[in-house]
Amino acid sequence: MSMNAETQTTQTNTGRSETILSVRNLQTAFFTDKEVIRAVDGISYDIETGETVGIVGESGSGKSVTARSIMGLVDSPGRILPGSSIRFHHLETVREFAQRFSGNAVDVNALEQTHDPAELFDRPEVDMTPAAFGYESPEEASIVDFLGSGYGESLGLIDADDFVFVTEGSPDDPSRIESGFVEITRLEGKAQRAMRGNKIAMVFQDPLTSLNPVYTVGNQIKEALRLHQGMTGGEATNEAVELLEAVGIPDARRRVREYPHQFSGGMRQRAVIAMALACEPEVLICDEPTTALDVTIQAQILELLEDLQEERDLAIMFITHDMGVIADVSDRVNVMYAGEIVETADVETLFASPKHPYTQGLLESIPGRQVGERLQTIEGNVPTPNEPATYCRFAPRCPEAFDACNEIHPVSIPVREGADDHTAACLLYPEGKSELERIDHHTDQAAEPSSTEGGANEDQ
Ligand SMILES: Nc1ncnc2c1ncn2[C@@H]1O[C@H](COP(=O)(O)OP(=O)(O)OP(=O)(O)O)[C@@H](O)[C@H]1O
Ligand code: NI
Repeated sequence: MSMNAETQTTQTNTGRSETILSVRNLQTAFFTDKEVIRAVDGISYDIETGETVGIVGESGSGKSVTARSIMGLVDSPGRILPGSSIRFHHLETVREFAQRFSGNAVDVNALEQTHDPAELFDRPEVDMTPAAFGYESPEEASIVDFLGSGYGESLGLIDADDFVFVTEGSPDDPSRIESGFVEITRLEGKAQRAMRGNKIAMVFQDPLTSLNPVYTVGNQIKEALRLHQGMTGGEATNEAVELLEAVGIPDARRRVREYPHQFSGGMRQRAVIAMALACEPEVLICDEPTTALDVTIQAQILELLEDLQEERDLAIMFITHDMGVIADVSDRVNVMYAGEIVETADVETLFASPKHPYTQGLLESIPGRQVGERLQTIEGNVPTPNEPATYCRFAPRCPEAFDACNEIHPVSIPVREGADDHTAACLLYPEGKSELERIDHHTDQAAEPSSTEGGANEDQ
């Protein structure tokens, strides 16, 4: 991972890696006539500059809804629920947004001088406990925890339309801001468009969803260049050709004048990637970008993404149901099941030592990895998460389930003491403890507010 001054984002002076996107307690639900589908049910993870975070799980586990939540593309009757937070930590963007949307920027230090975070708990109108933020006592909380996420507003800390939070520097002097974040869940209108397809771009499974059949590939890339970089005319044409070359399309000067139907599937997906890059995104979300392609072409596209990542220091979130692909592309992996992240680890650890029975099941279904000669698959399907998780949603399919699994909701915890980078949401962990001790671990931390209750969703 290489870093230059521009991509040095935020918060740490300690030399730790730079988080560009942090997802906290993300809950996205679809309010249908019949039921509330908790498609994404309280997930948290980070993406760092220059790294690929994989999201893997069977069909219906909530991968695409996670991606669409980050993009601000959740369709009605879906909503991101209060208590959810998606933070974009990118200094240049914070400065740019503080400049363009100066009325929506908040100075966090000023808030800290007027409000004591400890006093913000214990308000009957705000259903919130220290545990909701992962703390044991109110004193550990900071004002930053309450921002975005709907809580800041209900506590009167910020206004309904605030979304730029400046943690070092003053919003009145954007060029001198030193750190902060944009709260993506609060964006709409112009600010939403300045983020979506711009700072964060997405590549979908089917390239034809992103390409218009009646315009040439070149014109579509030029349109993206015009919108996002204000580039037109010959300059834009040259840049479009360069982008097509950068994504490995041969004879780009000729092909820039062709229509999508004149491209093969693999070439179309390359063109879509070129279009995404035209916006110079910091984060690229890929939702099954190679699933429709044959294996050779798939390998080429994955290699292309890797090269682009290295050149541009891109953060990539890569979604697939294919464990083989995940092993290939990811630095870190989040395994999703029925709206929840059930295991997370760096890719080597996850494949060498999978802990959640669901991850183990997924791995046994990779040809060549199973014990014995039969390819194992996990029997049954992902359930629709249409009620609050008060039990383990995988238990009905789990070969290791025991009675408690039907009564206690496992929380994400380190698989053993000290293994902070490898967590699982399973009552079998932490390792090396008695069943009673393990259950204690999961019930102690489970005292979170369940904000899907009662349909109190004034957000969005
Ligand atoms: N517009 C919608 N209305 C109602 N429910 C929806 C809608 N979109 C998604 N869902 C539900 O949300 C859940 C998660 O769907 P999602 O598309 O995120 O799964 P996925 O992991 O991406 O699966 P796949 O591998 O099939 O793409 C599913 O139960 C799905 O039925
Ligand atoms: Ni999907």
